[in-house]
Amino acid sequence: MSAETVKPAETPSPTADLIRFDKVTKRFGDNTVLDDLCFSVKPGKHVTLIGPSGSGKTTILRLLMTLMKPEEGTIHVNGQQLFPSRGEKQLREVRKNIGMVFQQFNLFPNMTVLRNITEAPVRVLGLSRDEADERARELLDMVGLGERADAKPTQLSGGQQQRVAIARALAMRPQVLLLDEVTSALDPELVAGVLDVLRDIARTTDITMLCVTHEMNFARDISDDVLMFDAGRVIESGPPEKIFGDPEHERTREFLGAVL
Ligand SMILES: Nc1ncnc2c1ncn2[C@@H]1O[C@H](COP(=O)(O)OP(=O)(O)OP(=O)(O)O)[C@@H](O)[C@H]1O
Repeated sequence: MSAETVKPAETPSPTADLIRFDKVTKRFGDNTVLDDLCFSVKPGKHVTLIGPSGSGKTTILRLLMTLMKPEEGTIHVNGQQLFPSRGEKQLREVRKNIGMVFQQFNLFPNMTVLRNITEAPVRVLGLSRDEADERARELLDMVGLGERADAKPTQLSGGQQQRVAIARALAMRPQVLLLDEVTSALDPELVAGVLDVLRDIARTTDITMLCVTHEMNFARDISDDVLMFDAGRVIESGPPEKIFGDPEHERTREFLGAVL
């Protein structure tokens, strides 16, 4: 098999890992940001990464988006090897399964809301314009913006723009949704609307979520598992009631004491 051959995506069984990090190390110069990191996420689960600033949480999401690569270790998504890379073609196939919403919404300012959402499904997935429009309108209803399909992003509030960005990520029908501090750039009064939309998505879809957030109540509400990071390692993990209610590790208690 050539390095460029794409292995068929395996439909994950409920017991298989959808995301798997094995002994992953990521360094920037002599700064070791992820240190022999191992963790996995099962299909359909909602997992939240918490921990102090600089502990490597965003780096994990950026690795999954193939925006950077690790120095050591292996990363698998849906049974396909992402790193060490098996070639551009396989990376592209794996990336199609992954949607990400960033702190900044990054919408195209000259396109309508509808067009922002349909652009990638038409270009990357080859959907017809009608199919893509229909899917986009369903998603706009889901994020509470059914009436704003023809607006331009600048006519919307930051919270509304972020909800469009969520709809845009979902329009690719990814198996995994990565959320990187999606409310951090919003005015405080707009945060709740975005988090409510994400709570709905967590409750009503079977999408797998990997979420970096400083919103601890939100993490408590949506998470099946919470992973506490410190210095590039998971120092403690478990269901939210355990991590927030009865943490074992001193560093976790200190961190939660500072943010709650
Ligand atoms: N492209 C880069 N070049 C050099 N250093 C980087 C780069 N990206 C991240 N880092 C460093 O890696 C470390 C981990 O950053 P990361 O953004 O993953 O942390 P984080 O846990 O998400 O923090 P925060 O909660 O503040 O967002 C930091 O020390 C950061 O300065």
